[in-house]
Amino acid sequence: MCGISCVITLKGNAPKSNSYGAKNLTQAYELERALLSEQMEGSLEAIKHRGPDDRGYWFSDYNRVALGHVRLSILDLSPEAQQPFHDPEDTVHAVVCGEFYDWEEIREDLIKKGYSFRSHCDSEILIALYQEYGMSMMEYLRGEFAFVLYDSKVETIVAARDRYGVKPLFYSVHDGRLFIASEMKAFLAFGWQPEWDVQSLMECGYLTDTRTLFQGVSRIQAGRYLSLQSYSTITQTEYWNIEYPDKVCQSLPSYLYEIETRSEQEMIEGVRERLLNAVRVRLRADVPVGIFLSGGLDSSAVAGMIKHLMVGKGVRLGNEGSATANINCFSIKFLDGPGDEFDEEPIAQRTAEWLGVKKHIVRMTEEEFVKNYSDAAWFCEHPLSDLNFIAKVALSRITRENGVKVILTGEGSDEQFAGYGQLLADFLREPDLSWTSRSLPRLPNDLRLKLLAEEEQSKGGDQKTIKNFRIADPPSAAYARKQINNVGIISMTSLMNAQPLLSPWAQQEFGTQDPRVVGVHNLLTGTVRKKMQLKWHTLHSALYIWQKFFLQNILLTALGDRVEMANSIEGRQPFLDHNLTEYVNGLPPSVKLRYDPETQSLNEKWILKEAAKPFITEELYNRRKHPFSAPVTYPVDGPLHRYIGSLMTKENIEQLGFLEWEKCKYLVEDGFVHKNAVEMRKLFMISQLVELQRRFGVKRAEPEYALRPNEADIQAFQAPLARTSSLSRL
Ligand SMILES: Nc1ncnc2c1ncn2[C@@H]1O[C@H](COP(=O)(O)OP(=O)(O)OP(=O)(O)O)[C@@H](O)[C@H]1O
Ligand SMILES: NC(=O)CC[C@H](N)C(=O)O
Repeated sequence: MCGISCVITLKGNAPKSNSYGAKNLTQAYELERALLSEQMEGSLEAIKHRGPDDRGYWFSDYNRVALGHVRLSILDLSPEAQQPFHDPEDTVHAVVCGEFYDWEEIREDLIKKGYSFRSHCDSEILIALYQEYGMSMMEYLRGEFAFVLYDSKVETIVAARDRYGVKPLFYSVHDGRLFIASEMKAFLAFGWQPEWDVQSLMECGYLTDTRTLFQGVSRIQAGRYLSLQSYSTITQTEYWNIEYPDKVCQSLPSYLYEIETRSEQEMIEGVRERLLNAVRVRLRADVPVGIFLSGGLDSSAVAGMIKHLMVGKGVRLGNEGSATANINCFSIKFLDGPGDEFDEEPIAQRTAEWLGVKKHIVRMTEEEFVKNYSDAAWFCEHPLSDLNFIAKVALSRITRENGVKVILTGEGSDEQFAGYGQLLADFLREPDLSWTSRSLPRLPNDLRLKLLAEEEQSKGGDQKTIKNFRIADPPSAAYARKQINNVGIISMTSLMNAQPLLSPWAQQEFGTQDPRVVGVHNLLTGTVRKKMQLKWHTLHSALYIWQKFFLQNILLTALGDRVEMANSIEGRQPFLDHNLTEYVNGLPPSVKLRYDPETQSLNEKWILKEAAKPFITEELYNRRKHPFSAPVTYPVDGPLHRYIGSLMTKENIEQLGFLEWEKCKYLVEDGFVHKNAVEMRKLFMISQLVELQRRFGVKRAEPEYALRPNEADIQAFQAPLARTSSLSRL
């Protein structure tokens, strides 16, 4: 994908005739332009990994708006497709990151309506679409994208992200200017000084709402666009959201609700057809396309479908000349870890052999983790309690080394089809009353309640793998749980909880909020909470939260865009195609988690397994999901122990400003020597914060009260005030 960096001078901040040491206003604008060019170059340089093929920027008259772009050329590699794009009258300008599918049909349609195009790049359709449909153009956009568009006639900036938030977009107001960019590091060249947002860190705001790790920097949320009107008013508008059908209440007369009438077979075919289409449109590129292949169902289904489309339907894969060309798959192999439970590579190998595709492996030794550790933190811009994201940085590197520029992944499937173990309890909380088909075995109510009780009791696993990671809710979470009809996801925010390690002042200022309560409050609007309480089945409510929280802010960032783009690889996610997801959202919960009367258990992602059956091995059809996780514990005196130990020093911890060294100093021993997985996860997080501090030059966090003026300053300040007020009394 590409990279975007834009700056808009807000109303009231235009240069004066003596700004920048100028003699007059004309010179002030000239000097400002020279400075802005230099800053823009620096900013684009910071995100050049997102677009190493081309670079361009455009400034409006009086430097009011600056749009910058680095390009990873995917469709139409000619200079004609260089960005920013402009309309023929030079009034609308845009920079785009990502892919718009169906672009050829849209382009044809727009040509018939009188628009012309200079390139054969999908991004170019944006301006014409905007001119034709205004903001309802969002309806026409299908794919993974982010863009900034400027309409000078109506003095409006629009900055939008795709429906699921695959492509990032951050913004910040600083010194009278609005910055918008694909990654926060792009702001540094404009003079932004990062400061920790400790509140956001402690409340996990950087994972649940619009906040980031840094004060004053926000994210545009998935399915929304930011507008800046008349260079002064910023608003965010939702253009799309996830919806689920009404769970039906059988106590109502049937004319008051809709009962599911489709057969299972119809639904299976419905999923298959839409997934095949979502994969097919994602194979179109003028560069080589490959797959990130794991040992799981999702990427294997994508790989199998690609093979089917190429061999069976003659569809071309990227710029491959023939439909029989090699399919390149890339897989991670974990080595030096405590065992096979994390390594899916042997299964991926069997899938690759079955499909007859070419497989490349990155071997994740401890040395490989250390080699990529600092860069991974820098690219991701937030810490993670698992090292799986570092493996993905290494994976994208070997992908690039093998000449592949675009990869398809299986990300987003678990959040549509119910792939996580934690979702079993949420499915069992309510009966699924939407279904009357005789072919579907209904889960008897007493068995449902028994299974639910068992699931609830299994809380508090060993926290070694994410698979088993569950935490009993403290009483403060009850309030949050009540508002979301008791679904369980918010406990996951505790994974990042570092409150017990705060220094006393930070504990006082930031250590009081329960991230679960804040998360529910900030993540979900009142309308959505009402739907969770009254309309949606509990499985669907949980899936909504997984998508808005875990998928958007962890999986698609630290395990998606950021780690792919670290090595200039474009990731495409067929499971996040809204034509598919809207269909899947409308299916009954019982076909996602299917009850098997023989084993008296639930089979996750059942409908997907059935839809993908012709394209996957029997092994995968019968396999339970294993979340993608790197080993958590590592040997004493090994490369990771030494490296993380070197980051976890008193000096580094104190430089962060908000953590207490005395509370942190045992973590290395607890994690590496005593193999405590919970402490190890904290260690990963904190050592990454240390890396971020260093690479971003983040200011040390200081207590609020230390910033207040001392007594002498206050008296000096009050003296003239006292005189004025006594005068005014006369
Ligand atoms: N070990 C791996 N090697 C290469 N890519 C991987 C690996 N693990 C995960 N991925 C990529 O990340 C995506 C998301 O991982 P995830 O575990 O959710 O899906 P999956 O492994 O394909 O299927 P399942 O959810 O059934 O395990 C995968 O579809 C794949 O594209
Ligand atoms: N890398 C991208 O974001 C690609 C943008 C656009 N689709 C192009 O091919 O240029």
